[in-house]
Amino acid sequence: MRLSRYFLPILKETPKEAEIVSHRLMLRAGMIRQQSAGIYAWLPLGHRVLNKIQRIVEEEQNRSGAVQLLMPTIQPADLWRESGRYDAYGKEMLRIEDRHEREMLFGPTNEEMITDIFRSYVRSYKDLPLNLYHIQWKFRDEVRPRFGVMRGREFLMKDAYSFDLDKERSTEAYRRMFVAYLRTFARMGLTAIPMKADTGPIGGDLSHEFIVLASTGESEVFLDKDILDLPIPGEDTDFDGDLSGIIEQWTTPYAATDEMHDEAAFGAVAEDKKVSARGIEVGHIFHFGTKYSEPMGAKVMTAEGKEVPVQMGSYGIGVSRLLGAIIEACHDDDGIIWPKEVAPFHVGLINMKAGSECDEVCESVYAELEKAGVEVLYDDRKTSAGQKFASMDLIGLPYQLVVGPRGLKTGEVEVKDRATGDREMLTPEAAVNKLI
Ligand SMILES: Nc1ncnc2c1ncn2[C@@H]1O[C@H](COS(=O)(=O)NC(=O)[C@@H](N)CS)[C@@H](O)[C@H]1O
Repeated sequence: MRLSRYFLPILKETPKEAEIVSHRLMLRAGMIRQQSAGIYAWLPLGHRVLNKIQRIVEEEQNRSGAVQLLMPTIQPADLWRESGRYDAYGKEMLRIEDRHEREMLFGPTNEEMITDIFRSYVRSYKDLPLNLYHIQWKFRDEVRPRFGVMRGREFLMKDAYSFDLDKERSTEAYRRMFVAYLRTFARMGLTAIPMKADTGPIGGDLSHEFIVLASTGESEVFLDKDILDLPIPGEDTDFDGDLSGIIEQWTTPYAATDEMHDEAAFGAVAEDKKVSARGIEVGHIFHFGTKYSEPMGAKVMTAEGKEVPVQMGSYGIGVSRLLGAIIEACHDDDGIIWPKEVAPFHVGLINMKAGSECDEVCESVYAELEKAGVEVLYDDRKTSAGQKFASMDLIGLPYQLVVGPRGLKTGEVEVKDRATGDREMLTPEAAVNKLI
């Protein structure tokens, strides 16, 4: 992509309303623009990252056996009356009336709607287990939206819903999602710790939050340091097999949010292993049995000919929140440092002197890299080299390939690794080969 033909409204100064670094950097790097409180336009650079995060989430949901669909954002109030949540949900729910004065709402979550879809088609235990998920915009009228996309009013969520015949099988569905979450966040370059959590308005009796440690996190957490060194389940994990060992491994070391913290149990952790920190909740999974299937009549016929309400769970990931969480975990004083898997582009190509002999080398390197499928953002603007370096460091692409008159005197260009700061002088060919 040539920067001269892109749309990247980088801000020079730090917006005063931004209180945390991820909010500041997303605004300055031209990734989002607030359209109203807690509601953002996703500008091209931010949208590219959002799509990459979404793809990783989809890949790991699919690997675990979940099936993707897409439900609407606008829901009929009647569905929420069936579950009894319409009034209970409170002021966070954006209630709408259509032209026929029908009561609607902008969905804050989809337990009722997915249960309605399920009950319309599934009648037999033979159709189970089933896990249906979508990635869809939600609206929650937060009384105090803040920290940019971290606590928005309109936000993108992956929400999955599992349907099983009995508690034991529903627990297996819960374990599949637990393992899928471990893989998902690790692939984004994050360390997200599963912690026993409160069930809140979603309900149920079993819940874990996945927390990314960050000093600006809203959650206060307590954990045994050993949990930070556990291995992430591999690509070859058998999701149809027994995952209880992995769950056991990840739920043995102490880890709890402040709502669930047990000072006595934490006392048993060796002093040098105790960590109390702040964290960002990037995912939250729940088992809530028949809380929705009972009142909404989502039942299946068992092998013995008995009708039973299905056992359910729901599993959320804050897809748009993850951009903020990743930046909180991956930045320095010069800007963002994107993990390779979610970076908007792989290489930032900097032409230090547009209109000089640098142009020709840039064009050939750009063509080579693009042909090899490397995503390049080529800063071909007629601005100063200093501005180009500052912008490239701010937007945080993993590599910079710098073409300058001095380097070209010895037939060399410079490759910089944004994360380590390492610089290397190479011939253009060697630089291209290094970056493919
Ligand atoms: N206001 C918000 N802004 C951005 N992300 C949010 C917001 N509220 C929740 N999230 C993200 O969405 C995830 C799931 O939200 S939740 O309320 O915990 N769970 C549910 O809604 C369940 N229906 C899971 S399917 C959270 O872990 C968090 O990462």
